[in-house]
Amino acid sequence: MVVPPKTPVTRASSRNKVPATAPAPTRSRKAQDLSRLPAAPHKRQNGHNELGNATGITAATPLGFFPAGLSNSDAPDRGVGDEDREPLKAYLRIRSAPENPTHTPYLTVQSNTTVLTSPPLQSLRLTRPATAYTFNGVFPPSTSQATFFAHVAFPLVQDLMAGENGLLFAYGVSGAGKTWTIQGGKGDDDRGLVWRALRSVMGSVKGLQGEIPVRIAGKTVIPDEGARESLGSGLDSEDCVEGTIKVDRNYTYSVFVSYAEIYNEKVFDLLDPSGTTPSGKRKALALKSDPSGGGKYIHGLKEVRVRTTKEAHDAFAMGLLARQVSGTKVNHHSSRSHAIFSVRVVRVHKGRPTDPNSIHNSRLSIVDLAGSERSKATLATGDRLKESGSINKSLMVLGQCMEVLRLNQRKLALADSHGGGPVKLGVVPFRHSKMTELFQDFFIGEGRAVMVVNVNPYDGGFDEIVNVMRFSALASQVRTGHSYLSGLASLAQNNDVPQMMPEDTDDVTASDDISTEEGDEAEPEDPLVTHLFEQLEDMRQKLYEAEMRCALIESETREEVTREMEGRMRAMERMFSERIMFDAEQNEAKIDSKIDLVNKAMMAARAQSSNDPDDSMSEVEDQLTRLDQDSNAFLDHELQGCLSVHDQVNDGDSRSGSTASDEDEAADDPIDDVEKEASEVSEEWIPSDDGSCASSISLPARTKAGRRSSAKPIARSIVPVVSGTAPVEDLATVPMGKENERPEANGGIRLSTRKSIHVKAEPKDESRLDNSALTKLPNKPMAATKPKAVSRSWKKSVDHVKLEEIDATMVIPNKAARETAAAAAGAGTVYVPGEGEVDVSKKKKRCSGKPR
Ligand SMILES: Nc1ncnc2c1ncn2[C@@H]1O[C@H](COP(=O)(O)OP(=O)(O)OP(=O)(O)O)[C@@H](O)[C@H]1O
Repeated sequence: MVVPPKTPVTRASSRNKVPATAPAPTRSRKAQDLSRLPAAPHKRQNGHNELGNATGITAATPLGFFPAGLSNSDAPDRGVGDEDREPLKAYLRIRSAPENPTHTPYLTVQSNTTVLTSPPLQSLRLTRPATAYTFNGVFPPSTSQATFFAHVAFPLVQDLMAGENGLLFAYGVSGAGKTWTIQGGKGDDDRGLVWRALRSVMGSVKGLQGEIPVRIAGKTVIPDEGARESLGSGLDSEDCVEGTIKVDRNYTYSVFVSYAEIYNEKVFDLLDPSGTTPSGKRKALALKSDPSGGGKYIHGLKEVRVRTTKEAHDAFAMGLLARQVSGTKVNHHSSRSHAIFSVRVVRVHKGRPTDPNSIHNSRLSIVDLAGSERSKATLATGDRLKESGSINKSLMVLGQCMEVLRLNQRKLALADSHGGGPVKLGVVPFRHSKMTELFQDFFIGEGRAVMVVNVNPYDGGFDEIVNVMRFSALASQVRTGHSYLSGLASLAQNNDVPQMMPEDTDDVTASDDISTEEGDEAEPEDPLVTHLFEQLEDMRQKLYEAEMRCALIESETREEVTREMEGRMRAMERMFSERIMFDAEQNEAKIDSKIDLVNKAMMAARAQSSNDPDDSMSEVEDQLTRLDQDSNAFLDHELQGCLSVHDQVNDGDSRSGSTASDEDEAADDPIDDVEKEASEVSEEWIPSDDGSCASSISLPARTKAGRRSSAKPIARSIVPVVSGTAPVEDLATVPMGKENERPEANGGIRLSTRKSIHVKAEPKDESRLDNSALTKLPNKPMAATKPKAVSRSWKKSVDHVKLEEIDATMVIPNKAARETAAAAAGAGTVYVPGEGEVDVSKKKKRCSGKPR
């Protein structure tokens, strides 16, 4: 593929910076440093899409350090500021599935720019809906390395050849595929971005390489020929033309590569195996500031001049050997450092080799960030834990920088839209980590930055992936700018670019093709200041490590508490559903037993009425009382509120019964809802099959309990009341269902489908029957009976039978008791039940003072 180079443009931003850690004063716009420059409108280039950021984001980002409330609406106003700025580009690459995936993927590709995250069941985010995240490009697992390079990295290589700085970094949790993306595999098809970028660069300058009459200030560069030979055997045979860029042939080109790593917040040169201390430890390099106001550079980092693709690949391979890699639980080859591979291209106009303006310099850095990781998941201890802490810290600082940059840009955009004026901007904490310190130039607009977000949807850490998504949403709102280097004259203040040597200097060509020179003379150091700075850095590092530990502990505690709460909620849910089931079963059993009770009562009433009208009532009373007692004893055991006691008052004049007690009890007894709902109670006498005047029953057409479950209506207790002169009548309130609608099932008593019912036994003396006895029984107020008290009195054991005199009213619950009462006391006595018998003392109370 051949793409014409871009026309370089003048750098748009100034370099009058203040230290990033300086306090943030309120100042006028002109005095603000680059990190506080306004956001710029988005500029489409190379066919890249406009960036749409993640939507629906409401919570914190990695390790909980990013702010809430980030959404599309928070994006800076894109209509303000420098035309050359555009949001950082974010590309999502999804790792392929493992052979035996243990998790269902929770990431769905919706389009080539959008993915949907659906939380797995075990996630803490149970209540969180699926969230859509938008990227500049989404690359599914099937994406080949070549395709990925062509879409993501090749535009940066084009920029590089055109003289623009670029930064590409891969971000993601451990094991997500960052190293695979940057470095790739062994086969040619599996080669990663660095290999392909080098091949493209070297292919582009093939035949156009020349000598450069410059030295690189501030850098130690280039091993001699022997050292280059020691870089290793060739991994790639010949220069490849694939991805070659058409460059301006009026220039000669020189390509340099460097490879550094930031390990435990220390910078090491991966291309300098000899860089060791006397104790045998690797020598850490310092970051130094450009005295003329530029960014930071790695002091002492070697830049190796490479002339062929093979040499370039060899240099990269040699660096890989020196990189810190260890096995963790989630990745057997986990990168424990941030690796920065840089390609520098210097071009000199053939016709004006000594003209400073004819020399251009640009750099592309490709960074394989170490993966954020949970110590729990990686099971890291000792050194690994320390590495993990420092990795997470630097990623945390990266996120903080992105956030402050975004806010600053937003504030400035807002201020601009309101006509300018002083703006108080936040301090970007670049210096809190080596990585952000080194790349602050890119984040403040000194080059295009591209972020590759790697995810492994088959990993168990859904929450980590969501955090990565949030980070990318945040980072992609930061605007970065172009940094075309038009010539050395305009870059005199940039210590990071080649400097012209005096014309008479032999050093220009002292070496075969590359000079090696330290360039730090311009930066004299005060040992005390250096020491203080080191101490300051040390303390800062400790502070942030402590903060990070706190944050980790906090997030773990939150996680634990949430998990515990969820567990409790589930247990409660289970308990309640079991209880509901149990209640339903109990209700059903209760209803069944009541129905049986009523049926038996009906049968007994019929049988007795045909033989001995006098005794029939007593027998019915006995049976019903016994059955009712058994039934209620059972129910009372399980459901305290389900005890039902029906009261009945037989007034000689009015002959009215009451169902008030039933309705009162309904407040405690769920089954009594049936009767409670039965607001209208009617009675009517319906002749039974044998022609006698049988019980009058009106049924609930369809009761609430019946609707709730398959519960059947229940038969309530039957309590006979004998007034001094009144005939004995048995009344039973019986809410019934369809089962009782068949007369034959109820001892020949026809049951209507009306609401609640009252069963009335055949009166001893029909002549005494009057219509008033058939009228609806009046309801009694709640105060008349207290279900709990009744329940307790119901259970109370009584060890003797006692008759007491009351006002001419005798309450006799069964035949035997009645006989005893008649023999012993006569009228006006009260029967007190023995153990296991029905307590009718409350009826005594009601009857007392109410002579009938
Ligand atoms: N797209 C892919 N195709 C095939 N294999 C892949 C792909 N992505 C990742 N892998 C494999 O997954 C494993 C882990 O990937 P890799 O080492 O790149 O993860 P990482 O994100 O760099 O992790 P860490 O941050 O711990 O270094 C490696 O064995 C790698 O070969």
